[in-house]
Amino acid sequence: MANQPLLQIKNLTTSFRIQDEYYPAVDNVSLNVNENEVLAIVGESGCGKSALALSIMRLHNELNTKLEGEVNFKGQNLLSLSTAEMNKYRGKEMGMIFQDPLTALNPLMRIGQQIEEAMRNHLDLSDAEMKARSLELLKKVGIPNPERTYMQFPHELSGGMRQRVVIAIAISCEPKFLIADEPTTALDVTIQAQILDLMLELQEQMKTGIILITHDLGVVAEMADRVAVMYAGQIVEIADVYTLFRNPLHPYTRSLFNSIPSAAEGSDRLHVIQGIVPSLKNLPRTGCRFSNRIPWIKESAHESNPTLHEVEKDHWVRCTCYQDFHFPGDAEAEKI
Ligand SMILES: Nc1ncnc2c1ncn2[C@@H]1O[C@H](COP(=O)(O)OP(=O)(O)OP(=O)(O)O)[C@@H](O)[C@H]1O
Repeated sequence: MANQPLLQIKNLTTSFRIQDEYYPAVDNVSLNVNENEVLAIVGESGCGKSALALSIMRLHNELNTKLEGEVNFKGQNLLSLSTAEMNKYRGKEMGMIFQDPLTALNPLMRIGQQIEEAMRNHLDLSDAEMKARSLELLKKVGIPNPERTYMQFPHELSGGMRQRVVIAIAISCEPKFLIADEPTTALDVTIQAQILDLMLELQEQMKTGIILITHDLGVVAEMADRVAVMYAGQIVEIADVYTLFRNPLHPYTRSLFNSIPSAAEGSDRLHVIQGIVPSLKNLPRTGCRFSNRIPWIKESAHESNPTLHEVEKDHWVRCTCYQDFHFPGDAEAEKI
């Protein structure tokens, strides 16, 4: 169907069982990802980014996780599929790149075997065809000597090379959709840039829709078309990347921007975000979840049941508190 998003998440809630109760780590999240689009999801550790990614791929332990809502991929709700049906999507139409290439790779298997394993499950190719394709993939992700790497074990490669292999596996069946969860966090800075360039290049060629999870706003600026900011299991702001960088509005988004050295809001002061993301059991479930981290903002600025407001075209912000927000000690703002 024309104009249908590639991935459409509707009211997704992911709850984990702790003792006998379920607590939502992803709370009523709705998002779309289009073909050929990179949607970045940003937020501090513990905001629910990985829980969201794993829910899309149905990779949680289903015994202590409850998934509600819909994850529609090409019109099919993945949450209603059996595990066997879901396995037809995972690795074929949908790929995933994790933060740590070492945990994603099997230490006991040669690289070539690992690439071929994904293809064997999903593609009908002869052994010779699979080998040829593996070598081609290794070349495509910038491995200098594909024949040699094909025979090597993960521990024989550098971190950057291992992540290239993980990317080769993820794209081996030409997925329409990829989730990359902190794909460069474990790598050296120079290697990070190479891996990001590689991902963009492949995305350009394959027109893949990508969800990129990161806490790094530099990575967002380089890679994303749109950005969703997540706090305490909810989307608090979403906009295209230019709009978000030009006009960040939610206090949490502004705090994230203002806590990095190059983006202090018109001043040379850095703001450290007070407090920490509450643990899952202690998440506030009513009112503005960020309010206790900005206690200098008056209570009446917050909505009692914050919803997303479209403040300009396709730019959504949760709660009305953004209208009254200022950083502490910002005398001019306090006078207003
Ligand atoms: N399997 C689980 N059982 C119970 N609680 C969990 C489970 N997985 C995650 N959580 C909790 O859910 C919340 C969200 O975690 P999640 O890993 O999604 O955050 P994140 O934003 O991806 O952080 P990070 O960047 O550190 O991965 C956290 O409070 C975390 O402790």
